[in-house]
Amino acid sequence: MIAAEDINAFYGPSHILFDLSFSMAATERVAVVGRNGAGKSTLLKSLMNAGPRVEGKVSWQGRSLGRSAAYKRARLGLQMVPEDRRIYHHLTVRENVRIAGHARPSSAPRLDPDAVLAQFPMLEPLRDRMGFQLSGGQQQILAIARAVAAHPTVMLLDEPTEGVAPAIVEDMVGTIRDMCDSTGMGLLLCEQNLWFARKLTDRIVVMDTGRIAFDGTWQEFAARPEIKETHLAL
Ligand SMILES: Nc1ncnc2c1ncn2[C@@H]1O[C@H](COP(=O)(O)OP(=O)(O)OP(=O)(O)O)[C@@H](O)[C@H]1O
Repeated sequence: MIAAEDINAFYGPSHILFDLSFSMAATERVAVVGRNGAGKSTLLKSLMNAGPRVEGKVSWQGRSLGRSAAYKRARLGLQMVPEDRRIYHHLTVRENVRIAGHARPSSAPRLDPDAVLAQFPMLEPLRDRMGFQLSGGQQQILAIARAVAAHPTVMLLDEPTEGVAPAIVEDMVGTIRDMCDSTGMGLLLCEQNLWFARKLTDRIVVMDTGRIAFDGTWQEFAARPEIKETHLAL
């Protein structure tokens, strides 16, 4: 289980998350939705200690993470794929995946990069292509494949559909779902695309101005149309 208890997050003097509590089981699939600037990415980054200053307790598998650095959290099984898709542009697809394996927990076996790539039909034929030669959607999938190579227990995925063509977004649903099914990993997905989020998760957390406005199943969300009207309508 990953849990944040009453956390407050700040960028310099800007207070972004307010007394926020959130938890999910390591096998759950949860979507975090909300308008631009609601604090979705800041929640993910706060769980990873990857940017904002965080006050309050974040714990993983029942143990406080204290102020541990993001790379140490990755070695414990938490892998974030940030919005800006960090890949190595001057390495091939295969090399990108191979290098990412170094971030895996010490107890996890090294995964063969080709076996990782076999889970991503869109990338497999591109394994010898350089990062900079990929489209935005292909780069996004490569960023996800790199996270898989690090053997996560939970993947924190930040807006994977942003700037990606609709046909590729549809392909991504199957790819990410198969990946979660085959590895058993949990998924915490920040997303503006409700259709995509609904396809991949069982639970929805709605954020508004740094707070959680709703947390429940998609059925519960559908039964409360005012939540969407108040917190998600533009
Ligand atoms: N590095 C930063 N320094 C200062 N303020 C920041 C920084 N990153 C984000 N913010 C601010 O924090 C608030 C929450 O941003 P965040 O990126 O968490 O929102 P979001 O819900 O993920 O939005 P989006 O869907 O647009 O990515 C916004 O007001 C944003 O301007």
